[in-house]
Amino acid sequence: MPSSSNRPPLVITCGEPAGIGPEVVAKARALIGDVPFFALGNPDHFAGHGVAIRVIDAPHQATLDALCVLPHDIPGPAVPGRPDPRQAAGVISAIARGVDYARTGVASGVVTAPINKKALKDGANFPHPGHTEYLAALAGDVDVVMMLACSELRVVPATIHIAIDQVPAELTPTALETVLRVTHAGLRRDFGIKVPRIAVAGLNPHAGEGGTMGRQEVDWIAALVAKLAPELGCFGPLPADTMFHAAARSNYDAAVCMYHDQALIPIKTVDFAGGVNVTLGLPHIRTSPDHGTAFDIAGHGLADPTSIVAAIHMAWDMAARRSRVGAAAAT
Ligand SMILES: NC(=O)C1=CN([C@@H]2O[C@H](COP(=O)(O)OP(=O)(O)OC[C@H]3O[C@@H](n4cnc5c(N)ncnc54)[C@H](O)[C@@H]3O)[C@@H](O)[C@H]2O)C=CC1
Ligand SMILES: NCC(=O)COP(=O)(O)O
Repeated sequence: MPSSSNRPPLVITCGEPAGIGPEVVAKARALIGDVPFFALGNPDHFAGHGVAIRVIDAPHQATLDALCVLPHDIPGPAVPGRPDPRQAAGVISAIARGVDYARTGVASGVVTAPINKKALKDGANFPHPGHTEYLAALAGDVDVVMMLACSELRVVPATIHIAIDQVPAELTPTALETVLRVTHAGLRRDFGIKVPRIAVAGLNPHAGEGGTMGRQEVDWIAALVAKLAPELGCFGPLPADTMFHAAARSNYDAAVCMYHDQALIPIKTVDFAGGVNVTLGLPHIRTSPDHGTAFDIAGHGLADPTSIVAAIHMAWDMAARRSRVGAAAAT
């Protein structure tokens, strides 16, 4: 069955074959009736989940009634929980190929199934700590932001995949200003929020408690947030421990946090199943489920596809929004 939409399909990169990525991609096809997409990978890796697989030769052949897979060279079987180093290069190049489709308009956006960072480093010396940094490099070292979003909360870690003892050094006024600007632009462009409200977390307990528990807040974070407030709608720094309960969440559209776990713990607690990871600042759309490769359950048929289903819907909605705005601008 062809899609009724004029927009090109989404491309889904296979991620780590030994993880739950191929399983949730296949399950997503069975659950999503209205969004055209195709997977890039080894067709054999997607089999066994009760979903018909159709091997296609070109992206435009993607249909809704089967999981369409455009073959990508990732040799050997997928052995659950046991990444094969020979597959790492193909997993990486599939991401670059998917991005190329999205950038050239062959695909409406790219949805990435989870990679195992260590497997890619071990197998192909992957130099990036995650998709986000790799996608920024593929786009020409643009400034990107990792956002995780669910219906109740959006969070942005200002520093991403770095050790906790590196956070204070990486968290500079320039870096935080860039994160706030990219977040503000992304909320407007991709979430349709005309006047975003951005809460900024402190770095230290109690947002530093007036400099008695850390000085970054009094030395520069408060001044930077105040300076940017009229333009970006930001406020803070707020004590991180009290900014994520339901009443507090109603005051903002996104929370910019200072480090990975400060941002990701609340959202994965509020909605682990439905959270979506979206990269803001790229020239193309990219979303991903919020979970990883889950080697502990791979191959058992237990993987919940809710997050990748949400990621596919979010990418498709963003593509629709961008094409509506583009069409309106052209008239
Ligand atoms: N976008 C990406 O490529 C991401 C990749 N990762 C990578 O995944 C690997 C494993 O990371 P972990 O921290 O163990 O997180 P994880 O999300 O893979 O697993 C954490 C726990 O949640 C469970 N779980 C995860 N997804 C599930 C699903 N869809 N249905 C049911 N249960 C699910 C797992 O079984 C496990 O017990 C790491 O290499 C990490 O870097 C992690 C997050 C995102
Ligand atoms: N914890 C989030 C995560 O690891 C996802 O990172 P990325 O691969 O999307 O950069």
